[in-house]
Amino acid sequence: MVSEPIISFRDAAKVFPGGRRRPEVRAVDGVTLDIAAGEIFGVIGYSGAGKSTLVRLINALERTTSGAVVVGGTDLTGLGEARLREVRAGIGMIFQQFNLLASRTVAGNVAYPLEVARWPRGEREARVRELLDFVGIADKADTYPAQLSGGQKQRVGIARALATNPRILLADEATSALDPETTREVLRLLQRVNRELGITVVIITHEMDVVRYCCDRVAVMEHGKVVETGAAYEIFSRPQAAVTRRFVATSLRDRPSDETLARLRERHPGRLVVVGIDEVTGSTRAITQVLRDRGVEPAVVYGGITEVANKPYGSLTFELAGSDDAVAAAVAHLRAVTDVDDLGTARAPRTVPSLAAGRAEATPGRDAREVPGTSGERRPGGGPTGGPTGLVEGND
Ligand SMILES: Nc1ncnc2c1ncn2[C@@H]1O[C@H](COP(=O)(O)OP(=O)(O)OP(=O)(O)O)[C@@H](O)[C@H]1O
Repeated sequence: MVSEPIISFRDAAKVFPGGRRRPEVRAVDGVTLDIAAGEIFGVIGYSGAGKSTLVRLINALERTTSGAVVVGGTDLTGLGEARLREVRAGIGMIFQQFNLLASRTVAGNVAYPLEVARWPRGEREARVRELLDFVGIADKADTYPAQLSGGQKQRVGIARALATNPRILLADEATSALDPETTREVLRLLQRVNRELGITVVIITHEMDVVRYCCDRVAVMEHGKVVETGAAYEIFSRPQAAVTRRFVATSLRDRPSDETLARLRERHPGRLVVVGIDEVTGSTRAITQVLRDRGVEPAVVYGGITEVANKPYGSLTFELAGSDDAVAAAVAHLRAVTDVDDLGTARAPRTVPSLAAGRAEATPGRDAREVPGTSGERRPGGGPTGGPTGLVEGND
């Protein structure tokens, strides 16, 4: 942890009581977690995992049924409304559906929390101008929300959430209603909020791309529990829980799905191996050199390398040509430096049970490329190209 936690969950639980027809729900179930001041922290999980409830415990929109939540050194347990209002004043929130006031202009929406906090008119107007400038929609001050795009609406939401200078910004699925390009713009803005204003940002999402793009650390939730926590890069490169593996697979799409593998085997009946690429293994050049030095000729047939937390990460599927002994020796050598999954050949396929959960969810997408052609064929300029960050490297 780089700095003091600004938010601490200590065995925190939130149980919604059952009724005559419905069972009780343990929406948050014994969560212990620290969020450091100044970080962008992601909370990821499938629908119903308890993410929203967890985050609503931070600004006491929900109260714990047991355990504690401590925000900025203040234990929220048993705090009265007046003190809670003070804590809430230091926390801004943005939402998937933006929650703007339709009857107010953009400037009016941003001014609203300042009116509630009784800022004098002059200061209010100056603050609204400053905020609209910061989020890049100063020219829309007199426009009504209905005339704005989704991305612009979320910018207004962010400006409004920042109005009273909070130390924490909670973003509840803030980009889920936006297209990928607009999502990136909004995430870039949240990064500026974090870096330029020093605000701790907590992002709830069900999209691993959001974590990949901008979170420093992440907690993975399932059935009300945090099943895994770590730096974004660690979570991607060494996912432990099955649910985390599924999320990683859907984001990177670098490994062939079962269907893709079946097609690959038709075109590439030889030995297929999936080789992990990360900061340690470095470049594909080093990997291909290891193989060639042992008399094995590799051809990239599938894969993708992208950036996670500004570091290279992904995998490449190679078809290896060479004698059985040479291939076995080369694969053993690679295994010493990176993850290698040996998929066998078309005639003698092997399954990799430890990765089945991840692969089952993986679908070919923009991060992965099937490389056309037969074994040994190369694309002009090297291996597969593209990937969202353009980081895919040549294989020679
Ligand atoms: N006020 C409530 N009363 C009863 N049950 C609730 C209440 N709020 C949430 N729940 C239940 O708690 C569980 C967790 O819900 P929560 O909204 O926190 O999950 P989530 O991970 O944010 O999912 P989503 O992304 O779908 O909102 C769900 O089973 C939900 O039905």
